[in-house]
Amino acid sequence: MIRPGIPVWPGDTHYSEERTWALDESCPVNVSRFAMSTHTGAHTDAPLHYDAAGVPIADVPLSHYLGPCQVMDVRGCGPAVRPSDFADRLQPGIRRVLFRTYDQAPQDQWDDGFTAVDATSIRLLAEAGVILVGLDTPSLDPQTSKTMDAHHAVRDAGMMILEGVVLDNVAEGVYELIALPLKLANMDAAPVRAILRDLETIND
Ligand SMILES: Nc1ccccc1C(=O)C[C@H](N)C(=O)O
Ligand SMILES: [Zn+2]
Ligand SMILES: [Zn+2]
Repeated sequence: MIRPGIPVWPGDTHYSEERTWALDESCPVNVSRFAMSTHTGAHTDAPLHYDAAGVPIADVPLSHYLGPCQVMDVRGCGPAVRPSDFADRLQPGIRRVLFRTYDQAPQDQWDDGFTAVDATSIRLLAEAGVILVGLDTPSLDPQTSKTMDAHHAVRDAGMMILEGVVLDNVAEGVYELIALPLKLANMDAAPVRAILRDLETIND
């Protein structure tokens, strides 16, 4: 949940909120404003985040964020998800993949040692036809990365990214993903409300 105290990248803007108008005898409404980093909680990076010539989030295709999605449990995989951690389980034809790396994704403190995704894994996914890759940590690349290899592999393949998606109670399997970014002009990323629907209950 996005709330004061949600962890953010070291040095980045913490979430804050403020009431602009408050309900009382003379005011019929509550209205608020908030400030936060574009990379707070569950979010998606625009190519502009890591490429000066990349498109902003308002211009990314939405089809990537909607449709069948395989959740893979790779807990215990080490510092980065490698092909050997998941390749034999990848469902043929699947176009969206989310990796679960945490028992419980930290919601109160920043974790310097979060799990990243190796660029070789991104290339394997791209070759398999995957157009969206996501995970429950703050970044595809390690916190100390200066080269952003996984991000650039994503861009080279025309894929999209989800980061900070909480998967604590999600079992492995294929679901329908719905995780659309807000259409924010000029922005390098945007929050998403990420949900996974059980395929059997999709017509409810
Ligand atoms: N918020 C930041 C502030 C400064 C530097 C990086 C970030 C990031 O979030 C980068 C991260 N690698 C990301 O994939 O979104
Ligand atoms: Zn990000
Ligand atoms: Zn990122």
